Amino acid sequence: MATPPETSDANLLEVRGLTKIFGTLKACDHIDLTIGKGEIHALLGENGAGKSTLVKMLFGTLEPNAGEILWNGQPVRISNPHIARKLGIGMVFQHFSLFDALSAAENIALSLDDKTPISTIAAKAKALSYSYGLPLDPHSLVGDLSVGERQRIEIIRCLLQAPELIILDEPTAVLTPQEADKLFETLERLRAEGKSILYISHRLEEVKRICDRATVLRHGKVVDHCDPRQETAASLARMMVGSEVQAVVRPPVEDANNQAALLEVRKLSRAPATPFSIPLRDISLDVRAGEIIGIAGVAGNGQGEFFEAVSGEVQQADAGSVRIRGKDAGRLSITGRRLLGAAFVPEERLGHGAAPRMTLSENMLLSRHATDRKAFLGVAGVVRKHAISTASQRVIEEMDVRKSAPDPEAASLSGGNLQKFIVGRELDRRPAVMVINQPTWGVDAGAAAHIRQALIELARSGSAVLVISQDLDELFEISDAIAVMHNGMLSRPIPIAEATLEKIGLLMGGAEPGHVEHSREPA
Ligand SMILES: Nc1ncnc2c1ncn2[C@@H]1O[C@H](COP(=O)(O)OP(=O)(O)OP(=O)(O)O)[C@@H](O)[C@H]1O
Repeated sequence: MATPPETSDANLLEVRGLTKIFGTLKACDHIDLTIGKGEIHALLGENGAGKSTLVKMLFGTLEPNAGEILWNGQPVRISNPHIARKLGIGMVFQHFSLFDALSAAENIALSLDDKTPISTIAAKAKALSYSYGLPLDPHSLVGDLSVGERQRIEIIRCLLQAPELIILDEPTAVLTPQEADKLFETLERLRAEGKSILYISHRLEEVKRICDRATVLRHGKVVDHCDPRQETAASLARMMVGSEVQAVVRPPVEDANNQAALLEVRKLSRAPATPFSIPLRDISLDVRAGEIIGIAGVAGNGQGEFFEAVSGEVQQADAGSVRIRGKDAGRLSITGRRLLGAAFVPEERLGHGAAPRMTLSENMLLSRHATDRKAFLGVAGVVRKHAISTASQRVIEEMDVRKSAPDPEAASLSGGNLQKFIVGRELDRRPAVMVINQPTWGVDAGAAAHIRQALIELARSGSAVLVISQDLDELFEISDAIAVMHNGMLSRPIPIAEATLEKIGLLMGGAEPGHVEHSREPA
């Protein structure tokens, strides 16, 4: 049953009737919310429920259409992030705003308002990062860091400004279990220091673990409040989605040993492109028709480099190091590999997965113009708008993408909805080979189940599916075998019936692959 929000002097922040309208869509519809001092408050809701819109209004990057915000009991107008920071509100965004070509310290310096020398900022950032258990080398170049490490910079940047309220949007989506544990320790320490935290997450177990209260949004409205510790992950999911979330079903692979390997990786090695990147060391792997192979690993062990090499973002000298449907593909570009029947979904959805300022239809054309040339381009290359918008609409319906206009810009979609669109756009081609990095990053429980089920169905219809994920629960749920990447090496895949968390954990920690029995040889 819903507990009404409390109003007391202990409230740091109080929000009354906050409303934000985009076109005809009420993204936030008369939201009431209170956050106490020293409280970790969860903001829950399915993709597109209005969570990011609400916190953007609290951080001054969006102006509300109606409603008021009280800070320490006083009405305030937060018209830009500078004012938010001065009040004591810090934010760690879901999409990072870091410059690749600059160091961690230089990125931090850019957001600070004073003229502190960079060496002082670097020293402060380093000291703070170690004291909060989130070690960071301030001189490392952002472009060379894993997503998890980049997030650490965002968190340290926020903490350096000594905020009273810290807003975290999906902070653990890209972290390993160990990194997430570290973050939880940091948050608990901040709470003990009397700081307040507004915590957005789709991972309900962690919400139960660290949050004191939760407010649940659906279609822009507050639909429930609860103490997450008194709930189960299933009951929280039900509050968010409004119905039961379907369990994922993984039927057995038929005649597994006689299926053709549609994706073959042969002795793939790659020198590190920069002093910070991970070399790939003699990786061999087969993914057969009908199956899903999962790749587990602690972030930054070469998964990104492996994805680049397999997808053609980076080409190899040895054409036979990557073979797609029996054809040498190592020297082909992404488009060349797509034309062989492969599809690739990268980890970073804005920029890599989709062009932010283009509409969904334009993004559809951009990524599929070569593979769907006949359907999308008429004679003399004239764009067939109707065919493209039909395909785009099909994906939107199939993946239940929620949006505020018929064909909006990619950047206007909520994070999870954009992920649903990108995955759906590739699934819609029915590719023979699908390689996907972090398939459900930022996606709500219901949509994650939908994506996982769709990947299983794609595999069982005869495709080879390779999933790189930091979510071990996800890998155990969908994979037929799991291989582990450590320090640029890939273990042999362990069939799921023999895989245990302990075995996978040992390999993730660097145990000799030979010590794990029953693993599968490439053909
Ligand atoms: N700048 C914008 N222009 C138009 N529509 C927008 C804009 N920003 C958000 N929206 C729409 O507002 C709705 C709420 O989006 P919001 O990002 O707040 O959702 P969310 O709950 O944070 O979702 P997620 O869990 O996927 O991050 C969505 O339908 C989204 O498409």
